[in-house]
Amino acid sequence: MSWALGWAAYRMPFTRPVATARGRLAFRAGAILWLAGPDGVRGLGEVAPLPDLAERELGRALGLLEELRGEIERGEPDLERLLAGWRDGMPAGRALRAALETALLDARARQAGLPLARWLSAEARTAVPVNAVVTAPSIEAAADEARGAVAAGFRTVKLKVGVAETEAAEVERVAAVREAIGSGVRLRLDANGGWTSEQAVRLLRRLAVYEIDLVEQPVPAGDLEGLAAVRRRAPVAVAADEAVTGPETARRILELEAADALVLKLPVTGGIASAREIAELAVERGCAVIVTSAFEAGVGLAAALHLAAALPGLSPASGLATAGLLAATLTDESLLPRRGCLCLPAGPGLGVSIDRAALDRWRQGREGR
Ligand SMILES: O=C(O)CCC(=O)c1ccccc1C(=O)O
Ligand SMILES: [Mg+2]
Repeated sequence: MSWALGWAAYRMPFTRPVATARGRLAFRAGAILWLAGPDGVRGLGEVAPLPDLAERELGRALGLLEELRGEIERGEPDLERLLAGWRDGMPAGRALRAALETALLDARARQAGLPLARWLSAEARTAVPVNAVVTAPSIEAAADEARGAVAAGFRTVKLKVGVAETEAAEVERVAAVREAIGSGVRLRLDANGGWTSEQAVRLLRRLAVYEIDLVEQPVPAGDLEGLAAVRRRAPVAVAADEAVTGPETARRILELEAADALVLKLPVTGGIASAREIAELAVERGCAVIVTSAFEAGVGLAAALHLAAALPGLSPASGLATAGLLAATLTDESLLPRRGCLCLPAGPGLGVSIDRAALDRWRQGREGR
């Protein structure tokens, strides 16, 4: 007997304005994918290219999926072979690879009767500490959001930067957030590639007094030399995020000593196996790893949560407190954090099931069967 494959694309609004250095995000586009194996076992995955490119890259990923359907339905998909050539080069290929791999792993862990994290590692945790993400553009609203996060029990707050009109306003916004959260809470910044290397060094020298834990992707993803320069010259730890597109780029970043931490996003690394390989490389070199969502719905978010729970010695908070940012998770599980921690769902595999009514509500355009 053969495998069956289906998917449904979705498009839904964010619940509050998400301001990033790459512009304002209003909608999240992606697709939920399901695989059914010969013995009745099923697995879920999510195709969720980074939100600012999602609509275009999703179309590409689903086009590729359409082409691969016949081959996938003939037997257990050999991901390496199916996506050869797409694996590292194309954002759509990596996002699709992550989705197919997630569905296969979900199916296997369900068959074994274990939560995916536990199936991946005997030492897996059952909950992970997570950071709040502050996305409000204005100074006052950002400070309010940060204050609310601390009141809700978060011990790490991440602020999107590269958002203000001037450098003075940027500094004022960070100062206001530090003031709002007090001195005991960790503060992370994320510039989403919005600064030049010179600008990042200049700003970070001014921002260091606000006790910044680290800054994610201060310069564009392609500028690894610039990233290394920021790390050498600025008094703030640096994390590579959008730059971490697979073990090859991770190796280059580590060789250049360009980062103190690597951020792992499943649609960017191309899935869990690749993310774990990167984590191993990083830890060997004394570089931290941080697992975050890419603002996926519940299936992709659960996959990232299982990865985070399975990684040994992951210490910084994970960027997984994002379920509430989207109109729906499309799953029966809410995946909302409590007191700064996110618990793994209890069931086997990913531990999530599709909320049919929600999927019908947000379903959009292309679908496969
Ligand atoms: O890290 C977090 O707390 C949330 C995830 C996040 O910020 C994010 C979500 C989608 C795309 C990019 C990013 C990012 O970290 O840059
Ligand atoms: Mg980031």
